[in-house]
Amino acid sequence: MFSNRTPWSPSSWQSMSQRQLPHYQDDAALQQVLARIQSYPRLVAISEIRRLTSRMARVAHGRGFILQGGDCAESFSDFCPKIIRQHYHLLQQMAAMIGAASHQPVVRIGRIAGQYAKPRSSAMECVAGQELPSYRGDMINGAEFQEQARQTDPLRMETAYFKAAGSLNYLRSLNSEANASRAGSYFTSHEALLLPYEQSMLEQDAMGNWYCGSGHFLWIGERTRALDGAHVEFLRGVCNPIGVKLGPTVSREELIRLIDVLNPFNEAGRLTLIVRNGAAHIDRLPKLLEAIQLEGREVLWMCDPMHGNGIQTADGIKTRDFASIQAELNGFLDAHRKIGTHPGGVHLELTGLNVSECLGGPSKVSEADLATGYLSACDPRLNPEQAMALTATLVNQLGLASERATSPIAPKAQVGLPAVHAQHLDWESRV
Ligand SMILES: O=C[C@H](O)[C@H](O)COP(=O)(O)O
Ligand SMILES: C=C(OP(=O)(O)O)C(=O)O
Repeated sequence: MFSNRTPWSPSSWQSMSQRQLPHYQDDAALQQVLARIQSYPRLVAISEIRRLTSRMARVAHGRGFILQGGDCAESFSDFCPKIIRQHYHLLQQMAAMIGAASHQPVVRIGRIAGQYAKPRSSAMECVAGQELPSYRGDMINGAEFQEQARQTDPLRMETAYFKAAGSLNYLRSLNSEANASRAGSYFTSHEALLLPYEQSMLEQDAMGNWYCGSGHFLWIGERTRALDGAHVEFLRGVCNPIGVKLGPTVSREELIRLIDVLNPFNEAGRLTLIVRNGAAHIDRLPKLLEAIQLEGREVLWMCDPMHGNGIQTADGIKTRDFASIQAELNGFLDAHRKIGTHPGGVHLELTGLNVSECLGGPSKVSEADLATGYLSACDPRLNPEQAMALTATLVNQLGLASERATSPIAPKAQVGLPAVHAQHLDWESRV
């Protein structure tokens, strides 16, 4: 079960095969920025990271649920109180509903305060005959389709650091306000894609263990989870709870090797497997669940029903159909029911803004609506109404809904905590 790799070091990823990492023209400028970031305070504390690991361990053992969500690509221009507050309140409402229905703790993890780097399918983007490098997230280059904006700029990493710090500060204040009525803990996460930045955020505890202080929970994407790759190498050495995205092509053998490397001591809470098969391939999940259960591996299973369900309209707009998202979530829950394993959480791209980026849902967002309410810099997000409707599906499907929690809370009425909150909070006060 144990991995027999060569010793890990903060820079050992640099000699592994590198995918999705940008090239910087001016290495001296890059090194200066990284040195400055390395000298700054870490964004999250080791004690907070450890607390999240222990909560995730409980969830892995069937006690609780993880609600992870936020933007596809967090943008520098969305760094404002209203957008952060609406994100926070949406997750709070969803968690309250799940917690009330399940009588289980719900751990909230925002895809925020660091979700600034994106893997892309293609290195170049072509618009009206002009080809430019693809947008890779605000900490790497700019979203505008202009030559200058699409150049990589290391200074963007420092901007990302400060915007993440400001977002975290505001999230902490929102959470401490909410905790006056006992909302529990809130954690942050992002894809650990831009490894030079992540390396500069490392910190050691008194026993010499390494933690990555850029966020509480970090994950490896579907495009960068190669066993011989730099991203797997980097994250295997940090003690944060980590996730790995799994698309429909992952084999049982490949997954077991990944678990060997990422969770060699078989610790609960350490590793989350985030399944993103797409509705059409979710039927492959039961075999995988069975195999990992038979092997006795301590993992937390989470469903990302977004990333395997991308489609494009005839006009080339990236979208997702709410019905496919719902179908994949249902398939995920069915698979766990069949095998007897615990469906530990959901991972969603969503926003507290009233966008129209995903099709369908209660308001039946149409292709024509995409032209008027599409703000995402990368992939389409659920709006609050769609997010709450999906939460209702989840609650009903878990078969845990109490009568008072079976219908979604209307998004407009979400400002205060719903009455159902008390049960959820009760657990948080005990941890
Ligand atoms: O969020 C996930 C990926 O970064 C995104 O789906 C990539 O999109 P692309 O296929 O348009 O590059
Ligand atoms: C890129 C992402 O997902 P995936 O790696 O599953 O495609 C993401 O969650 O932003």
